[in-house]
Amino acid sequence: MNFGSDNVTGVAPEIMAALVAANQGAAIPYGDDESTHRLQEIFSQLFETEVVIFPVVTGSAANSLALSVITPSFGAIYCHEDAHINQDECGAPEFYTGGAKLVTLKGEAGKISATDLAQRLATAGTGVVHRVQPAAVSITQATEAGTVYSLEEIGAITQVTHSHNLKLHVDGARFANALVTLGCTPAEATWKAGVDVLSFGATKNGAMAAEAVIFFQPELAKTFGYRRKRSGHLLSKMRFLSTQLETYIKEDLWLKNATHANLMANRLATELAAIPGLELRYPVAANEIFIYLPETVISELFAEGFKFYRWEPGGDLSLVRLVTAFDTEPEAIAAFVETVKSCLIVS
Ligand SMILES: Cc1ncc(COP(=O)(O)O)c(C=O)c1O
Ligand SMILES: C[C@@H](O)[C@H](N)C(=O)O
Repeated sequence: MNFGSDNVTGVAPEIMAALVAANQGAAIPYGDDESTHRLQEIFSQLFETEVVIFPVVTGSAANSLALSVITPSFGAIYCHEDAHINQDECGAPEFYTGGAKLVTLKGEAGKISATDLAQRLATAGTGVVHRVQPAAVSITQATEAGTVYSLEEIGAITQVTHSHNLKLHVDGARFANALVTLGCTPAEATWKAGVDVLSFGATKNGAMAAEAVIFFQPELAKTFGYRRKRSGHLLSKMRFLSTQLETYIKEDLWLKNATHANLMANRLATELAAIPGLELRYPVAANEIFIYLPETVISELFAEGFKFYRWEPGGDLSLVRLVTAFDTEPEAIAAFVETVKSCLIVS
């Protein structure tokens, strides 16, 4: 069983079936197909406001292109030091903004705080020609630590962001997992909390390769079509992207998938944390677990065929990341826990 990432999964059968069904006959290319046109209405209804949605193929593209709309080349983007846009996108945000600077903040459990953001902005050098100019804030929901911002935390961050005339971007590669945990509506988790633009993830939660940028203020979206085209993310056969997103939302498939992934993570974390000597690094709020495991246990798990990442290699203990997904089976959770227990009893 592969707990390395939710990127390792196949495609949800409902989405694969929809792709086969969409593969009939011709369709107008470059987003003028019927499925892509339906997305605007579907997602405006889902978010209870008029949104402008642009399908793209990867989360990195969604993030860096969204940031390019809200950040000038001389701008500063404030984010957590462990943010995916800072650690794992190979400079794409800096590239697509034309050179903007990521200004990182520390924060417990993968989250930045409104207080720290306000303090950093107070000395940011707004109007000083020698300094990059504050332009955007980016948070990840659910975070790279597997935690989730509460609505109050988001509201506090947006209050600071907007009081400084900045825009707030949310990296929602795992937005569905966070939404299930929050138990609120998509509107409450985004624009009603002050979010300006959302990278809406679907790939990790059942899509083949489908993400989207969602603007909650249509005027912000004016240049995005050109930016998307020149980045190579305007698919000629866009119907095969839009069909995935349509199906992902249809009959709450996205929430069912995320609910299962989160349930499996919670079960795995609870059972591992109950084993004497094992300790979680962060509270598990979505579908990612960060836990310290003895090297002897890690070796045995690898030998038994389990796959996952060492997140911070240590001495006798290493921090590992375990990620569950829509297709994680309870039997795999049980087998992982039994292997850990049997190894610890022996050693
Ligand atoms: C938090 C987060 N944001 C963005 C991405 C980027 O997605 P992609 O790999 O599709 O570029 C990932 C990838 O797993 C991620 O974990
Ligand atoms: C790059 C890697 O971290 C990926 N974003 C994941 O979560 O699996």
